[in-house]
Amino acid sequence: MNSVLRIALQKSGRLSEDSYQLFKECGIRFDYGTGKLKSISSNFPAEFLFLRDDDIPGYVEDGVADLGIVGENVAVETARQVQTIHKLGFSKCRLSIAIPRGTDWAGLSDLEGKNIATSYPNLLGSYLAEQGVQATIHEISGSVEIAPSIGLAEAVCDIVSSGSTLLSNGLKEVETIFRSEAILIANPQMNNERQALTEQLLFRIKAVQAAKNNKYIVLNAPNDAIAQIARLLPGMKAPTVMPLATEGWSSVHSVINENAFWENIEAIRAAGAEGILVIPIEKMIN
Ligand SMILES: Nc1ncnc2c1ncn2[C@@H]1O[C@H](COP(=O)(O)OP(=O)(O)OP(=O)(O)O)[C@@H](O)[C@H]1O
Ligand SMILES: O=P(O)(O)OC[C@H]1O[C@H](OP(=O)(O)OP(=O)(O)O)[C@H](O)[C@@H]1O
Ligand SMILES: [Mg+2]
Repeated sequence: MNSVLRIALQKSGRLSEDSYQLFKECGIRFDYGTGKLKSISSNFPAEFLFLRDDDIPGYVEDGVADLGIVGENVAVETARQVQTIHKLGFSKCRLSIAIPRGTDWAGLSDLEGKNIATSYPNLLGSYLAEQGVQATIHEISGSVEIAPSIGLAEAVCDIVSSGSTLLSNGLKEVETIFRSEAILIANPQMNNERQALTEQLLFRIKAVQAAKNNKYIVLNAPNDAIAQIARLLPGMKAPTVMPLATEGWSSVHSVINENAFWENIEAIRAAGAEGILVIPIEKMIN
């Protein structure tokens, strides 16, 4: 096999650090941040291209890159023929309509006949059409939140995460039109070799994600509580139960989903568990 996967990542921005970190956790090494716009991995058949995020869906559609990481918002806005193959769980944000804080808001019909500034004319246009609202969309490529204060528009439609950019520009969020996170997109016409490499990469990504969502749990319990605790901690197949040096006690080892841990911990303690340790997992393969 001598194919090399070409993977497009955002050069520098809200997706970059988490994208680089993901490949690091997948054990795929490459240099970045040196001003180079291309980098070959030293231990996986992949070449990385560092690009503006808006350009990534187009490169993936054209097959210049086989895979790319972008926000769902950009993938939908650019409407390119690419396949979403995995959600990555980072760069979570929403696309929202916001208006000056002092303005009353009775609902979307308040936007009728108004001007809305956005970098997402397609997403906003479809949303307004669905909702039956007629407004004028002004496309601008950045610093959208400034638009109302310079008289360019009465409202904006832009990315919101903490809400601090809206706050510092005197705006309030009134309607969320789209929720987004980083996704892995692929060229749908990849050859078999590249598809096989993509499968290998996905296998690693899923192992890293599963490890993040789960914890290794170790506890001590009296033997007569083991059956009940095992029901609360089924693990990947079944918990490991080992005798302690103290007569009548065992150590229980299992894997638990992070959310289930907080839901079940009181019941686990009430069943008699003591000395509970919760340990991060580095990789998890089912
Ligand atoms: N504040 C935020 N919190 C979380 N995710 C965000 C935030 N802002 C943007 N994103 C997500 O990250 C993506 C990239 O955002 P960024 O602001 O880096 O884009 P950009 O300025 O267009 O970058 P580029 O220079 O590559 O064109 C967005 O499309 C969105 O999916
Ligand atoms: O709700 P918040 O947490 O304030 O985040 C929202 C802001 O983050 C993004 O911009 P970014 O800071 O990435 O700068 P950019 O406009 O240069 O892309 C986005 O365009 C918003 O302006
Ligand atoms: Mg961009």
